[in-house]
Amino acid sequence: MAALSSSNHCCSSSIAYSSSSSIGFHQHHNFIPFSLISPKRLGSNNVSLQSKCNPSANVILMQDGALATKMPAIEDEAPLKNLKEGSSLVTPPEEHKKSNDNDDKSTVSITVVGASGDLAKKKIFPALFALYYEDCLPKHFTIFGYARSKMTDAELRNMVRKTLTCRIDKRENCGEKMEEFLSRCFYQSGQYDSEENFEELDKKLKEHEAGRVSNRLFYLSIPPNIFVNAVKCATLSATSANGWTRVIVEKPFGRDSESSAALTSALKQYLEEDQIFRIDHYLGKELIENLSVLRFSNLIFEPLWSRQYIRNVQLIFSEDFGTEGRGGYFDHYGIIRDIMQNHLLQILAIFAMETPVSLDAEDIRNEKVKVLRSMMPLRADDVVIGQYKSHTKGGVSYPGYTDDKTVPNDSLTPTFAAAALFINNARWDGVPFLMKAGKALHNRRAEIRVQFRHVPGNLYNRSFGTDLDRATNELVIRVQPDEAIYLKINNKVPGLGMRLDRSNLNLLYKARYSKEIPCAYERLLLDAIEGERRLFIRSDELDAAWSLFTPLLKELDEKKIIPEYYPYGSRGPVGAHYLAAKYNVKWGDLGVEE
Ligand SMILES: NC(=O)C1=CN([C@@H]2O[C@H](COP(=O)(O)OP(=O)(O)OC[C@H]3O[C@@H](n4cnc5c(N)ncnc54)[C@H](OP(=O)(O)O)[C@@H]3O)[C@@H](O)[C@H]2O)C=CC1
Ligand SMILES: O=C1O[C@H](COP(=O)(O)O)[C@@H](O)[C@H](O)[C@H]1O
Repeated sequence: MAALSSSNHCCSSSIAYSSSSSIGFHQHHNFIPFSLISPKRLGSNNVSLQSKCNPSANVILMQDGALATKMPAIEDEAPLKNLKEGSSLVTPPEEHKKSNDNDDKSTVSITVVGASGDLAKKKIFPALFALYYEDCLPKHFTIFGYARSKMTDAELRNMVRKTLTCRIDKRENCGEKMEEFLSRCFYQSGQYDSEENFEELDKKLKEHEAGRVSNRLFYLSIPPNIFVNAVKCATLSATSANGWTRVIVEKPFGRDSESSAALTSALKQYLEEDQIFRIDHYLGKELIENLSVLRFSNLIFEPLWSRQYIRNVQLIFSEDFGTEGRGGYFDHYGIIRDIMQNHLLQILAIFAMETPVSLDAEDIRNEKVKVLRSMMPLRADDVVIGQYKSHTKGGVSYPGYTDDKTVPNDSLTPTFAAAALFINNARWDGVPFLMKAGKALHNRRAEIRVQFRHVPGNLYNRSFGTDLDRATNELVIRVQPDEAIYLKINNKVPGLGMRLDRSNLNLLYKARYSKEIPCAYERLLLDAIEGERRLFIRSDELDAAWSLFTPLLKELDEKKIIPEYYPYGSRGPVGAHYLAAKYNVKWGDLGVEE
């Protein structure tokens, strides 16, 4: 039976959205196209899916929530020319026919390697179901679970069924959709280093492909030490004979520059770079996708996006739970590798990059690499590390990090870190980019805070008192929870006097948009199926990212630096404030909850 949930978070939960939701192909709405997608985006290798499924394939501009229609790719220029203002832009019938023909001739098989594991259950199967539910998967698709555990197809389906939820507004056919989806899920048990076992998988895949063009996506949802074996066997024994073969690789991509380079070169023995989809699920989050839109499609932001107006940028990640259940993995990596070197650094790169030549994956990734290569490696002086310790509050006792049975008692692994990074280029010279990431803190949050400079010669200085910091503007992009973008401004308090206060211009997503926000994994899986690489990490990006962190990580390990201990559920070590103060910065997340 369908599980129902009222959260607007994705994959394993869902939200009610009103039947008047405006997303779709409503022919009566106006449209304003504002960008053309590179023709490469819809290369012949790609599976043609309905445009509603992949926003990156169809840049559209909605105004007042009422506009939504397909932005044609360059291939579709002819229909674009014929459009009059106010008319609707829909795929012409012959285009539909073309894609239907393609749909009939090809098939996509998605193999979740490590299907019995935590990530597969928590994120991958629910995301695949959500895509199916939204009619975003190709007509002919098959999902295979692959792992060592012994399971029948029926057992896999039972396991997956428990993880699926339904959209509340469509629940009347949810159970049906779920069963349809499950009927296309199969299981193959096998070792990760057995070519024979992958050959058995290959045989079964072929049966399902039934002579159609075979496109195969392997999602490596397994521990990193077996990535290469699995890739070797999958490519040698179960690669597609006449279509594409792609592999999604989960992080961690190594522990430092050397191990990451070794992983890349091992993978490249079996795969071309463009077959490797290195996933960083933060890049699939809605607000991170929106970051470039905010910057590059609004005149008011991009001119301010530099050292001239921005005083500092803060990238903040916090979780209100510890390493529960993942201590074994975590202790080998720590928070810097788990969150900063990938999720936060990726956000930084998108935030700080120059305008790309186009929205094409390579153009965007080129700009990201340039930013990363313009940065100075992190210095130990610019980092504070912490580890949570047990704490009792309201009679409830919360465990310390080393209380986890899978963590050594004397572990020095940081569960918290704060760092100051700098970009050595004309745009960002001298601007501190502060990062803060921690587990077992007082809340769960991910946000970007942009603190602007003071207004020079401000006429209203008197109203602010001596603390000018209180009067500076701050733009907050709250990635989660309660996705929002808000700008703190100074405003006159209504009345006869002249009193100013700080107010928010607030775009709270749940108030503005009724449509459920898709899970990052949905977007990324769909992109991988479509061959869209924009949100995946290229190997040179990865090298550049590791170069920034490797010297510091080595120093922390070699010198056995002791972390500052902080109580479970607190705001983290005080050292983070000293670090910020060194650059004349105050963390923006210290005030009242916004
Ligand atoms: N879980 C999460 O929230 C996140 C996970 N990741 C990454 O995703 C990948 C999968 O994570 P997760 O699902 O948590 O991993 P799991 O530890 O749950 O492992 C997945 C599956 O791999 C098999 N497996 C586990 N350990 C070994 C081993 N030592 N040797 C061979 N096979 C093993 C098991 O299947 P079987 O025994 O049936 O073969 C297991 O069900 C990892 O790379 C992880 O770093 C990334 C972000 C978040
Ligand atoms: O990659 C990881 O991310 C999760 C946090 O992801 P979110 O989407 O729930 O914010 C984190 O808990 C985990 O340690 C890390 O490996």
